[in-house]
Amino acid sequence: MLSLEAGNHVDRIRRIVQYGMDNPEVSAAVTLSWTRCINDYGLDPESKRLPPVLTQTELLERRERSRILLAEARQEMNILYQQLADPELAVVLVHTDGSILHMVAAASLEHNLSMLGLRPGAVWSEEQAGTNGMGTCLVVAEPIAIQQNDHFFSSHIRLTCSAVPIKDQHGDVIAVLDVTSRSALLQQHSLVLIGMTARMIENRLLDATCQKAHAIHFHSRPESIYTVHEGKLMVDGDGTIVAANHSALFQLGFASMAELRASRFDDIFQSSLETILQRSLQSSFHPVPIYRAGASSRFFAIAQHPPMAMSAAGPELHGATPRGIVIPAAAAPLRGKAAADLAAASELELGDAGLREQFALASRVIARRVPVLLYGETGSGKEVFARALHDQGARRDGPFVAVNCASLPESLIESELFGYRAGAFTGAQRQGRKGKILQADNGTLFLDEIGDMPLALQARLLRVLDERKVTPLGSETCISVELQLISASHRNMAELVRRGLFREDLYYRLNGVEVRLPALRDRADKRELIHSLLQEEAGAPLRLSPQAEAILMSYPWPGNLRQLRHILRTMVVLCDGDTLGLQHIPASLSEAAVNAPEPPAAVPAMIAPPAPAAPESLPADAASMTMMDALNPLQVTERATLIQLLDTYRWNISNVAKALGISRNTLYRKLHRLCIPLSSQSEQDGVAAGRQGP
Ligand SMILES: Nc1ncnc2c1ncn2[C@@H]1O[C@H](COP(=O)(O)OP(=O)(O)OP(=O)(O)O)[C@@H](O)[C@H]1O
Repeated sequence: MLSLEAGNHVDRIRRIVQYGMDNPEVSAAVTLSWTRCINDYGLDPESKRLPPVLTQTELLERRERSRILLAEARQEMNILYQQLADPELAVVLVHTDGSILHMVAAASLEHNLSMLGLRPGAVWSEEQAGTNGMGTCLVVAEPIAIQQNDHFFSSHIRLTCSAVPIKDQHGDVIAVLDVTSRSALLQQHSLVLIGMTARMIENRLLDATCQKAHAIHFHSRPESIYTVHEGKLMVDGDGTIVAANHSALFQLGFASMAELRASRFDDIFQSSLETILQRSLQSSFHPVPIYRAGASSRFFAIAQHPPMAMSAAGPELHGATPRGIVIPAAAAPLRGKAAADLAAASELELGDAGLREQFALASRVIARRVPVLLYGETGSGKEVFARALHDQGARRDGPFVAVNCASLPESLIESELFGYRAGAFTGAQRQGRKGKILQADNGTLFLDEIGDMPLALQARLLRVLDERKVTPLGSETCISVELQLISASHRNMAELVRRGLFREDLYYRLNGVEVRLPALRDRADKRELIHSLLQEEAGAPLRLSPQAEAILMSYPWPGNLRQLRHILRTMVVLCDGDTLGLQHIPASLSEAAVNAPEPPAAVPAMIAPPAPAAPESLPADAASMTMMDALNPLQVTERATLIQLLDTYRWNISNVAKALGISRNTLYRKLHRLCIPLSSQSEQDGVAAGRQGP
């Protein structure tokens, strides 16, 4: 016996199918689907049934056939799940026969979803399950949203689905990516996000399936390269187009994939494949302009050799999915928090959406051996971020070697980086020394504070990067080296180049892609970070009183995550009970938090924050003001917050260094770089030039 609601639903379907398609309540796509269900598949809307489920062997067999698809889709599905941030939904990957291959959902929802027939192996083809997002998308081969009452069977009318087809390089549908929610509020923008994820998966599949082809990434705007909007052509050594993505088709104005594939690279562009490969190498894989043949339209492009050819140099693809990034624990389907952990490599907290995007972008380009340049204030986690990239890259079994160019005396950087032969100079170790570059062979070299690299050594470093060979000091022998380079700076590198302090060619060589890490005060996940670091430091559940939390939330954190960790560590030591309160917060911190100006509004990570007005009391020293003009907005913000901290500690350098968790020397260097002058008197008594402690 049907409930009243179900009965009405059944009547409505029968009425609309019987009396024609022109019903404003229901879209044409849904009416057509209902008609197919009744007329073609002989389904009865009155029957109550769950979709059939494949046996375990059948499911394993489908998964095996879709192995590459699954490997490429899992991580993108996890990212999508986190972006949608709704515990009521499931992200689902569906085979062309309608069976669910993989699902990401909160563990707590799993049972309820299963009761509705949503589980791996369940067959949601339109023929089996009536009108629904997954099955109907497979039939229409277009993005579709199926809202609650649009479903054919009344058992599904609590669900809302948005589904997008995933196509191969021939334009054929090979799977459907679907988001199904128990809430009616699946937003319109979800369909856009799902579409972008599907494009991402298609791009990854191109890489994975065209291992022997050259990849040409292009777009009319250089910043769109390596994003979901890029055009991508896979080209054989002789210039034949092997495959392309939809953006390429659209940007180049081809009507079909077949038409595009019938063309050759030099029919499409004014340059030959060889020329564009050469120019990409010369520009250190920075986008170069390229013109459409027979037209004046200009694009920017990066051309790359096939990874199969590159892998001859070393075990490039060991442990990694072809061309793509390594997907940890990809064999075991993960859900909920575990799924979120999967994308959050090692200790990296990726609760901030901007940061998460940056991490995904950097992971992608690192898989292509493109160098990454990180920007971020002190303690914002540049090294932690670099390590996380290494840990999930193809070289994760190799070493991660970090060098801080600012903390090494200039005279030592050369031997530290390049190493030396036995007896190369007085004082050298007898057996010689392997430099950091060679130590990083087959792994990652992280060059922190790269802006402090002396000019003379910049030329040597550039040679190493170009030739992939190192000659240790005092030696005549070149040693080959293969490494991924990540560098970091909190200084404006472009400005250093403009002022002649950094080589332009090296800058472009390092800056394959630029990633800006947000300051702690701008992070959207600041509250969660405070709590997760607190639990880490305490090692056991420890509560934070609302007042203490309010102080920690409003403090500007000039020393970022490092400073936060140090302060929390101190608070944990001071606390005897099970709640951290105001009494455990250092007084200086509470005062600074109370007096803190409105922090600058959070900005997307790639956009530098607007420079806040300098506090009235900033040093008015004329020379430093001129130098201040050279500071970038990030540094201006850092400068203002550092001055605030100095105020809090009455300009006592030792105390400020301690609060930031850095050495006095590092702090002095930082003050110098940020044009915060200290007189010799102030160095003795901790008072800045022209300023008095309160
Ligand atoms: N994502 C994170 N999650 C938790 N803690 C973090 C994270 N990132 C950084 N930290 C903490 O902050 C400290 C400083 O991080 P890291 O050394 O990566 O910063 P940095 O930006 O490289 O600093 P600097 O510019 O001074 O070299 C780490 O030792 C760690 O305690």
